[in-house]
Amino acid sequence: MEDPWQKAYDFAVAVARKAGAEIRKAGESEIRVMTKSSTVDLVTKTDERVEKIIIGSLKEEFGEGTHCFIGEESVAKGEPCILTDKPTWIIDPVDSTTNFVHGFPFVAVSIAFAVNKELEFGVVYSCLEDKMYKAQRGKGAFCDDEPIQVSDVKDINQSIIISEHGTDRSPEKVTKIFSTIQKNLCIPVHGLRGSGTAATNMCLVATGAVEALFEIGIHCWDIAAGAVIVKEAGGILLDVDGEPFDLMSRRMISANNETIAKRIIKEIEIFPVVRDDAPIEKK
Ligand SMILES: O=P([O-])([O-])O[C@@H]1[C@@H](O)[C@H](O)[C@@H](O)[C@H](O)[C@@H]1O
Ligand SMILES: [Mg+2]
Repeated sequence: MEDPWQKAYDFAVAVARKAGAEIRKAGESEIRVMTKSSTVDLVTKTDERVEKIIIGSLKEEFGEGTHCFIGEESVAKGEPCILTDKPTWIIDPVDSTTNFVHGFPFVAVSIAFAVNKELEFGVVYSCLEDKMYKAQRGKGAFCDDEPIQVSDVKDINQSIIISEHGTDRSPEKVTKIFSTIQKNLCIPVHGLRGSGTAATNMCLVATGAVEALFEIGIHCWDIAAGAVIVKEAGGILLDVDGEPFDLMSRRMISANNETIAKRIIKEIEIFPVVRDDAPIEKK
């Protein structure tokens, strides 16, 4: 049977490529940096422009009324961040903006699509490396059209794991983040890494370059596309307390298997974050 979302998927891949070209071009000129939730939560005109290009193209192709959109910069400007049963696009135009601003060579366009709250496909275009990661539910995961697979390591002592530091620099949270990192490092694991972008980090789990990634404080647009790619590459997603993964909770561990995930979870010091779909007055 033909996939009802095939056309949307192919279109998403093309739009991600076009958006990535815009980001590469914008990186050649001077970048004016603005801030959002904190002085280290950066945004640029490129984030806003690229999001407009992506959402504009999708609206033109699929109609405004039937499809919904959750985009990082639209939400920052007050648009709702609620996942309903309607076909919904979840977009991070520039992940990570910090890397983009500093010329650190990992910047991704992340586009996911959900229907009935289930993720149907995800596209992550790592535009400075020119790598296209993509996956449709039930059809495997690919990088530049080559199938990708998570690693088969089951022994945590043989693993590399990723954790990022987020953009909340309150001392209590930073203390918990570093305590978690220290405890995981001392398991011991072979190493800790991080590309600075959650979307790309998830693709590194999917290719087997690392065994796991965890972060508290990420947003749905950072991880929605990567979630499909990790799952389709044979990996798993969980909440950081071992409960089922919840896209809107801002807490996520993705790993090659449950043994690795559960071992890391034992060391995670959880701190509270406000859900992506919380009412605006709570944010
Ligand atoms: O804001 P942005 O640069 O698109 O996305 C970033 C993520 O990819 C990164 O993993 C996380 O640590 C940051 O807090 C931020 O959410
Ligand atoms: Mg992001």
